[in-house]
Amino acid sequence: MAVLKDILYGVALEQVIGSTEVEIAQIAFDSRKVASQTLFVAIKGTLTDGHAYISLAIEKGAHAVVLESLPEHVVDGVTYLVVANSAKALGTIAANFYDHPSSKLKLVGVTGTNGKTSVCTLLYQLFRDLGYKVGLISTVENKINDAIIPSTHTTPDQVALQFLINSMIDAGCDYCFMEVSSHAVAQHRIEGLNFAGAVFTNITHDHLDFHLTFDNYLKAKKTFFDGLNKSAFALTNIDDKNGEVMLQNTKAYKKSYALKTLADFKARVMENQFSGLHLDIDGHEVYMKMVGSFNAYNLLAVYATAMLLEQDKIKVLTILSRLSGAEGRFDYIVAPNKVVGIVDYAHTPDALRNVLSTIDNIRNGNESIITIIGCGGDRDKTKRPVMAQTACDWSHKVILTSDNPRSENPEDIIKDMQAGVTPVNQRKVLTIIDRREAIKTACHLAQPGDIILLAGKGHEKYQEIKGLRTDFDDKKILLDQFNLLA
Ligand SMILES: CC(=O)N[C@H]1[C@@H](OP(=O)(O)OP(=O)(O)OC[C@H]2O[C@@H](n3ccc(=O)[nH]c3=O)[C@H](O)[C@@H]2O)O[C@H](CO)[C@@H](O)[C@@H]1O[C@H](C)C(=O)N[C@@H](C)C(=O)N[C@H](CCC(=O)O)C(=O)O
Ligand SMILES: Nc1ncnc2c1ncn2[C@@H]1O[C@H](COP(=O)(O)OP(=O)(O)OP(=O)(O)O)[C@@H](O)[C@H]1O
Ligand SMILES: N[C@H](CCC[C@H](N)C(=O)O)C(=O)O
Ligand SMILES: [Mg+2]
Repeated sequence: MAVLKDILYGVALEQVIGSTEVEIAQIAFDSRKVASQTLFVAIKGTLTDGHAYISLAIEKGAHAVVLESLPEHVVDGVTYLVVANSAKALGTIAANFYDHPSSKLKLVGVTGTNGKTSVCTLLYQLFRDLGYKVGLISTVENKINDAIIPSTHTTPDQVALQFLINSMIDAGCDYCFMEVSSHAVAQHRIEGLNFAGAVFTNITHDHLDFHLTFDNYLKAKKTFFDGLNKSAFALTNIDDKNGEVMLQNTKAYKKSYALKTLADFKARVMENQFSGLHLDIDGHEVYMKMVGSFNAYNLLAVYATAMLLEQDKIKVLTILSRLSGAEGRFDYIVAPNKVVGIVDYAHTPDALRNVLSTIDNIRNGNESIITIIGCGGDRDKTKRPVMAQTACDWSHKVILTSDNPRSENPEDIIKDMQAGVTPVNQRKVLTIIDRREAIKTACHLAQPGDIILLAGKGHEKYQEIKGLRTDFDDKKILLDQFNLLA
């Protein structure tokens, strides 16, 4: 419970109608979640406009409303607060309501097209093993120490974020590692958070359905860095051609990491095998359990973050060497007949290329790579042909299938993917709409030693078709098929 005027600190109010002395029990930006004594925040969304639900919110008990434009008729007894940007104001108000929990621990945000979950999960695991109480906010799951809170978004909304971090404070957490998606930055979900540090992994093609241009997508990531304060660190991957851009206008102190160029934190891949990476990090040789040079970047980013958070170098490297990272990222299994299966969350062209080039680099030579791949419905359509082409470029056989078609027709998505299959590559490609059947077929086609890459769904436990989610687990289905091969 709070008094309205106390949670408006830092909000630029353009107009106020009514009293700011009223008690507020909760904040909601969805009319369906309004109860009595609610402050309703009307947000212009991508599908609809929260301003259309103001009367409904008031009927349900909202007695104060944050909005960008006043309705024709105002209701007596209701307070109206006009602001320029309600989503932004919501972040500040939610932070005030929960008394700024992010300032009471060290919050580190990780942004980038790929690697956010991997880096945050490794940081969470590392800091737990170092003996700290830690929170994690990620695509796979949110965690408060060992308790799991299911995740609905990569980065939750303004209110959920403050609530979650506040629960971390109640549980005594010293650190929180969170993913910062570009959607979250553009929609002001991270407004009101106080970051101790920010990490940039990389930026490649994704989400152009939402951001429209690559430049806007880049700007969203940069906005996160621009908003840091001067006591925070800004850590960037300087091997990425846009890594430097992240540091251009930030007040935070600037640090870089790289495998190929000069940087504050350096690593070198000495060996890359299915059994793991042999790295030189900052002059120390370490054998890691994780596979692929993209994971060398992730491990280096984690190491650099731990150094910037003043942890002991040797302890950090020792713990990192035994970590295996997030669920569904290069998850490696071998069938009784020696067919190899890899479940990976690669759902962007760059991630797919990284995973396939890693597999190609470390396979013995004669084995075939069979890739099963689909593209999400209601998501960036321009990545579809590129992903199909990438799969063909690096595989001996490709099965195009479904990956959460959502409201779209699965055949149409596969048709978009087919546009990236050249006439020469057609002979490699099979189309099997049912993902389970696609997995079965790959298992029948594979010879001992062959490698099946099951890409795009990673940890996901569902398939969403026509808006309906049914249980679906790539790894479980693959394991069942492998056992049948025994
Ligand atoms: C495209 C997108 O990002 N949408 C997010 C956005 O919803 P929206 O803008 O579409 O909202 P809307 O449906 O237009 O509604 C506008 C407003 O009216 C309100 N409303 C609506 C209906 C009603 O009856 N009453 C009501 O009050 C809504 O609560 C909202 O405040 O804001 C909502 C609240 O924060 C999010 O739940 C929603 O995420 C949707 C479900 C989603 O799928 N988002 C994905 C794309 C996403 O955010 N992904 C990134 C990760 C991407 C990555 O890097 O891989 C993530 O951070 O998870
Ligand atoms: N540093 C990296 N560079 C490029 N590709 C990577 C990197 N780390 C992981 N990948 C690939 O990208 C996939 C997704 O990785 P991860 O889940 O860590 O990314 P993310 O940024 O959290 O993705 P999302 O935006 O969906 O939350 C992995 O399964 C792997 O194929
Ligand atoms: N965070 C990404 C995840 C994509 C995962 C893939 N399996 C899909 O459903 O497209 C998104 O929501 O676009
Ligand atoms: Mg993620």
